[in-house]
Amino acid sequence: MQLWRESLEPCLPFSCYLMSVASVHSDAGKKNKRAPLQERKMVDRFRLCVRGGEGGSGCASFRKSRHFRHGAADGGNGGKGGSVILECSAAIWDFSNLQHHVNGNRGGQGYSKKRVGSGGSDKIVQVPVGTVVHLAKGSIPSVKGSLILPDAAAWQDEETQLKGVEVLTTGCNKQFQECLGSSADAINTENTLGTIVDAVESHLVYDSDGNRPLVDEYDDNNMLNGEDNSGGALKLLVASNVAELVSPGECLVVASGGPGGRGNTAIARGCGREKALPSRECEPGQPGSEAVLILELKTIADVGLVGAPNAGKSTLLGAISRAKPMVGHYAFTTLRPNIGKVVFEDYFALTVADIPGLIQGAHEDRGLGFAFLRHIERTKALAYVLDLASALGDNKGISPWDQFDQLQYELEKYQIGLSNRPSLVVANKIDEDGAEEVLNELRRRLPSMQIYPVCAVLEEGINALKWGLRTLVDDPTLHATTLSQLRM
Ligand SMILES: Nc1nc2c(ncn2[C@@H]2O[C@H](COP(=O)(O)OP(=O)(O)OP(=O)(O)O)[C@@H](O)[C@H]2O)c(=O)[nH]1
Repeated sequence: MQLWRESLEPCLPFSCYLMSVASVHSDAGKKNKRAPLQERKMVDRFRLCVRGGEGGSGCASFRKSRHFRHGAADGGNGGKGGSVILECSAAIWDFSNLQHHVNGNRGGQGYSKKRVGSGGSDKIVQVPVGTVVHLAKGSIPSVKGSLILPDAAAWQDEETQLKGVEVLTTGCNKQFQECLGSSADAINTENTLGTIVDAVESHLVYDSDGNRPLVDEYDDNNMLNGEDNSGGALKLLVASNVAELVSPGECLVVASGGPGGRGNTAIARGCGREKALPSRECEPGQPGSEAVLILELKTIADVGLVGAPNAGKSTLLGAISRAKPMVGHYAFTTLRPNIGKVVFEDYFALTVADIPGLIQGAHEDRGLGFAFLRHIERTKALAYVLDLASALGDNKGISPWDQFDQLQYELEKYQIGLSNRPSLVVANKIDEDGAEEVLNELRRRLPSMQIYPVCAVLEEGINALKWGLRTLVDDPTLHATTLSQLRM
């Protein structure tokens, strides 16, 4: 290899030489290779520190002419610093490609002949659809693009800041709006670090269900689980759900650039004595705003698969879509949510989310699944995956109807009303001996539920299930159930 390279190097163009060197290096250092997509961990929580670019300094310059023998001020203002903008993109899957610190670019300085400095370029951070923004530190961000504020540059004037507060409050629930409304003065006059946290802290705010405080205590250690290792073991006070990015193209200005400093022309004009007394002073640019955000991904799938560990959810996802989640004969093979797309012949498509299995007491932090329920919070429908074989023969599991009860209980504990979402039951492992009888019993006990017997491994009953899911998503009212309806 060495000989070949040496003999080729002199006659290869430089770019080819670089490519050959790169390939040699990549072969040697296999550790640096990126893991294939299905093996990579999904990063669904991320701490992001953002800072707007500093404004450029103003310029002090004088133009001498026949009429202004002492020179007239002609220094231009500095340019505005660049902002940091979150952009919602359908091409991004999670936060694994983000950097923890993002700063807007500095504005250019002003020039003579009253020329204004160039504006610093904005930094666009692309985030996945379904990103929820929590504010750990900093001022409330403004909204841009497809939402209400037309122009990010308008951030600077006070009036727009006020609008920004109104816009954002519409995205929050009622109590949070009231809280912000009453604290709006504080937010606008003192647009500094910690303002929003102080504002929210002074009101004990709870969400519309009354059971989850909107100001959460985030333990940084929780965020260090493999994805975020930039901080210490601090307890952060977080203003929850400050904004949500739910459709591609939506933008949110999270840190605005500082205004540029005034040049001596503007300062002299300010005095109203430009000709008489040209100013020799100019101003430095202002720093941009800063914020520490916690980004949380709440996946927006059409259908959520819920089930006990080992019920066969991942196998099922692989059978109905082209997703390739990890499957194992042990509980908790699934450690992170998987998303699959079910495509029909007429190109109708629906997305299905598979989350780690839920066990009894999940709401008391047992198992893994409870932490991931936020990924099915926004699904239109649920599919309960029940294991028909879990209590058969020597298996020491629980019966499918008890699995169903447990799942509903845990869902209700997570969010009141979640278990009433349009749903169907997938009775998996119908291939096992004795599963038919269990299925009949299940049908008897859950008469109002649509039950689809399938064998996920052999892909039997999959087509009927796919159409069942489609009907559910197309017209959810068909199969909406309540807990009272379910019980015999
Ligand atoms: N006999 C039979 N076994 C199945 C079927 N579907 C899945 N399994 C097996 O059940 C075991 C668990 O399957 P998974 O798809 O990993 O189950 P899961 O619900 O995703 O499990 P967690 O990751 O723990 O949540 C694997 O050994 C599968 O081969 C089925 O239809 N019939």
